[in-house]
Amino acid sequence: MTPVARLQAAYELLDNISQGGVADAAASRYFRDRRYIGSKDRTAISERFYAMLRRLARLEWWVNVLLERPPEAGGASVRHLFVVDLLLSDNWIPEQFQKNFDGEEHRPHALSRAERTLVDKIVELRGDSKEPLPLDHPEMPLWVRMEIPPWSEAPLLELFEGDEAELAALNSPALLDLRINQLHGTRESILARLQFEGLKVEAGQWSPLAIRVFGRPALGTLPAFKDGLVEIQDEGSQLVALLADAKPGQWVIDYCAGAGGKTLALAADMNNKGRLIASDISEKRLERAVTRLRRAGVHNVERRALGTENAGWFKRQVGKFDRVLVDAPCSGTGTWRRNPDMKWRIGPADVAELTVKQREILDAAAKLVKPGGRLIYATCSLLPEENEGSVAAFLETHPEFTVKPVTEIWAERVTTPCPAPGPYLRLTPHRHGTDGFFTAVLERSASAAAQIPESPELASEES
Ligand SMILES: C[S@@+](CC[C@H](N)C(=O)[O-])C[C@H]1O[C@@H](n2cnc3c(N)ncnc32)[C@H](O)[C@@H]1O
Repeated sequence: MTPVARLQAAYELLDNISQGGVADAAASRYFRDRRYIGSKDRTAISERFYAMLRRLARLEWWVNVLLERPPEAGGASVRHLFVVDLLLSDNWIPEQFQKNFDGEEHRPHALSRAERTLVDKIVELRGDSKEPLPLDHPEMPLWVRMEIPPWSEAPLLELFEGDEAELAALNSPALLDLRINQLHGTRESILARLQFEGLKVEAGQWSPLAIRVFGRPALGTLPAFKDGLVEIQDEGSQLVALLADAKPGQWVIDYCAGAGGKTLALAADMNNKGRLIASDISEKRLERAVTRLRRAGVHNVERRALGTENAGWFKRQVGKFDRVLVDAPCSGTGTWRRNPDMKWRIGPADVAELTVKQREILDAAAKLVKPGGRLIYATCSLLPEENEGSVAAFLETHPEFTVKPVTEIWAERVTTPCPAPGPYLRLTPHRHGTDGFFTAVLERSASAAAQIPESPELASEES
């Protein structure tokens, strides 16, 4: 492909998701429908597409200012963003637009009058300088500069005590982390194997199971990956699973298991011994865990979708589990760096709805915990209302549970220096280099008899 055809493809992808589509899904569909696009072109197009997603608010601000609209009005056309991106990020000059924007196959169509205005105004602002104009402008409000939704600026700034570096980290690309599968070796042996297979890797900083990978290797084709020695899992997610402190022989349920990211880690911690249930409201998501479990050599996992089919089964499990992990549906604030499109699809009303759901799920899942057992609540959100807020609401109505400080479990289970003062764990991309995660461990009193609920399963729609 020519460079301009790649740029046009990235623009088309951005246009595809402008009505609310999801970036990852749109990119997969785009390339599936165009199998003629080779791997180098695919990489270049994806990189450009995701880079544009990371500067969307700033590009929109520029378009509005240049077209003399209110700068924070939103609503800029994707083509306008594309044109301004070429001017600011690639320092394009008018001749390049004339040469490349001609509407021929795989090339952008000619500039409209408004687009020519954008070009002229940027050229005027550049003056005699050959340098590109900086994308950031001192008059941009903080949320625009930081590429976060306006509603999230106040709660995040308060949480991070005004530290803008924390906000900036929410828009920086994430590195690739692997979790070693203890069923197949130690971190040292697996690190050596990965190096032998040509990867640039190093041990992770916090999780004793983590390996950080540099570059963008095709993991799917790597023998170590195919043999189940490693699983792709952010270091923060690994730490959540470790804090669940699942042990061989225990009864453990991963209540919101999804495609089994944490189930796999729990199974390895249990050394395939004991009973491990993966449940979720979505049967489809649970299905996606099957191949991963098989590849990892895990065989103590039972999948149970929440719903009428398993309602009787869940009723019979009340008060039986040593560990109940609730990795709750949430705003995903902590993973915005991975999904730069996600933040623009979520608003305060969604967050409020999610907190209600989190509290309902906690209520239902708590019934499964046996006396002396633990309920582990985790989210990949940074927002206090989804974290401390949901835990406080739960504790108010469940006096039989007390908080077990994560520092205690960490000292025994994780062993690296604990980055949190406790009682909860909050990880952030800036401070810890992980996705943002929150974990609280709640222990049921050993003497409290388990309540018998009318119906322990939840049938609310999935998020
Ligand atoms: C954060 S994701 C889980 C990710 C997964 N634990 C992992 O590590 O890969 C949250 C999950 O909660 C599930 N969920 C949504 N509503 C639920 C409910 N009422 N009960 C149980 N699970 C629910 C969603 O289907 C989703 O898979």
